[in-house]
Amino acid sequence: MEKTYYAPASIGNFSVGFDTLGLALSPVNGELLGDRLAIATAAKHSTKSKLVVAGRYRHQLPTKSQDNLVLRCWTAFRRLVAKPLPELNFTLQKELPVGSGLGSSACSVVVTCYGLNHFFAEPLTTMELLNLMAEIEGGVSGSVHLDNVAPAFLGGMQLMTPSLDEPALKLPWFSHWSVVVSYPGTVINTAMARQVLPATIALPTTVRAAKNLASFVSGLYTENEALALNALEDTIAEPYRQPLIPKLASLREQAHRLGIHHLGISGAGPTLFALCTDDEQARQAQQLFENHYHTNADAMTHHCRVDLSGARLLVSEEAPNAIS
Ligand SMILES: Nc1ncnc2c1ncn2[C@@H]1O[C@H](COP(=O)(O)OP(=O)(O)OP(=O)(O)O)[C@@H](O)[C@H]1O
Ligand SMILES: N[C@@H](CCO)C(=O)O
Repeated sequence: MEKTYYAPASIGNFSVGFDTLGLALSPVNGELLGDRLAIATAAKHSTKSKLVVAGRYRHQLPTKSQDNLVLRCWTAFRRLVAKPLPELNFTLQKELPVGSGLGSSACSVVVTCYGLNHFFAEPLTTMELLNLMAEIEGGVSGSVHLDNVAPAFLGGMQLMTPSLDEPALKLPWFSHWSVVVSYPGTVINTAMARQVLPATIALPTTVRAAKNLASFVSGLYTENEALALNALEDTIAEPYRQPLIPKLASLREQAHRLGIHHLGISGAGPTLFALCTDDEQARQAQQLFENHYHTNADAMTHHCRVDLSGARLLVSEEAPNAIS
């Protein structure tokens, strides 16, 4: 028997919160936009766990199974739990493009760690799980940042905090807001996109970024939509990453002409997102991206609302396998 788990795609940074904000995504048409992972106990005398990869973006993953984040998470999980665990069979449905800006590696890390913890009747606390996910994801992208892991795991719009006890907290969200995300089909490696950033940021820029983030968060809490919308500006990463996304300026200009409030870089890119306050804006944004941003068959554009659930069990056929 097997259990199938899911973790949603996410928008890291959300323009105004570099490494500090992350939004989990759920397509409005009811489809899933994220990775699915089936976990089953291997045959009794199996000596090693096995991974099968399927899905639209399986061709973008490492050819060696042991390099896949699913098995890297399994190794780290069993080391942390430090109790005898059976070998497992995994099937990863890879539906998020690698190096996309949609939190693809975080999605695989979250769905695997969450799934393993559920499969073995929760030997790790939520905090232990979050720290494990952050450590593994950080190893991939070059530095620990929770702005994809936290929303993929916990759902909603997540604000990262300096607190060790509560490193992320769910923010309010305007229920009529939606985002159209568009992946062009090209790749930007997150570690590389972090290397183009300067080691220090000028004081005026830092002050402006603080004002923007504080205003955005205040606008969400006080339901002051204009305050939140007017704060959406990326003064930290975009000035250095725009050369990696040459079409950004022209697409933003066309989006503003269509009355779309904000167009920003999703995470480290190349995915872009358009923040929409009604369905007509979303329709226009979808058309703009599909006509002017898609570059190959890997490209995709989705109209999404916030995914409030985060990582979850999709299919279960028996009680969790408690560790003896
Ligand atoms: N299951 C997996 N899903 C995604 N990436 C994986 C997986 N297993 C191994 N990898 C490797 O992890 C690295 C992820 O790199 P990177 O962080 O740039 O991509 P990403 O997390 O997909 O980016 P983004 O967060 O912008 O979507 C790639 O080299 C990829 O080959
Ligand atoms: N916040 C990180 C990754 C987000 O996906 C960055 O911008 O490098």
